Amino acid sequence: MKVVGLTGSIGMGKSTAASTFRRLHVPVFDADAAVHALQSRGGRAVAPIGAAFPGTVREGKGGLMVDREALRRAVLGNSAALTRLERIVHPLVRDAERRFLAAARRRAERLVVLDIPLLFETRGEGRCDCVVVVSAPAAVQRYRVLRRPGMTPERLRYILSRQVPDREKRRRADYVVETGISRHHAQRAIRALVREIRSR
Ligand SMILES: CC(C)(COP(=O)(O)OP(=O)(O)OC[C@H]1O[C@@H](n2cnc3c(N)ncnc32)[C@H](O)[C@@H]1O)[C@@H](O)C(=O)NCCC(=O)NCCS
Ligand SMILES: Nc1ncnc2c1ncn2[C@@H]1O[C@H](COP(=O)(O)OP(=O)(O)OP(=O)(O)O)[C@@H](O)[C@H]1O
Repeated sequence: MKVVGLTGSIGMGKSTAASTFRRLHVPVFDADAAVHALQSRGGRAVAPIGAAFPGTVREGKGGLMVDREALRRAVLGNSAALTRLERIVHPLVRDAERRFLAAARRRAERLVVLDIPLLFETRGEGRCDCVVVVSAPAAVQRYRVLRRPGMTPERLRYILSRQVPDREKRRRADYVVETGISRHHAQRAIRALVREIRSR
């Protein structure tokens, strides 16, 4: 089974690229979705986050859940706190990824994608046969991200300071998918890539 890592900085188009892979019947592990599940009702990260960051867990429908807004306020801009949160969350995401890979192997999949925003930051590329980086010019990225409700230039600057820079990601990639041209262009590039990887 070939394991393709999919990564890219904030707003570069990972989720959009992941949908294209799914449409081509490639199973995708979504690390962001795994974080959401871990922080939702019954999730394994709820209790340790509540203990480490008082006031960030609340009663939801049918159980305790992380209040992401409160957690964001507690960690964004505070590097020691964000590192503490990563130490709680990342090993649990890794567990979920292992289960995803084991299930894919049992189904004898030939190709899967790991969509991981912090792939290089967490040295995840070692677990992948090749790495695809989605990338667009910085001005396009900035425009996309600042359109999101609640996003500010300061938040964006802080998040970027915690991510491997785009130019280094491009350098370390096996394939770069340009997402600043058009959706159609990116979809075509991914289709060609899947064909190439499957034929190897
Ligand atoms: C801090 C939290 C609560 C903020 O949640 P919120 O819904 O406001 O933002 P969201 O998760 O959509 O992230 C917004 C952007 O920040 C980036 N980002 C998130 N966490 C990190 C991080 N630890 N380091 C660098 N960038 C990050 C994401 O890639 C995304 O582009 C949340 O991001 C979180 O729990 N982060 C820790 C877990 C983590 O490292 N996730 C990233 C990939 S697995
Ligand atoms: N190839 C593309 N052409 C045009 N617009 C795109 C393309 N890919 C993504 N976009 C747009 O860019 C924005 C960000 O895309 P997306 O949500 O996929 O990024 P992301 O990398 O998953 O973001 P994050 O790191 O914040 O999770 C969205 O508004 C999306 O519609």
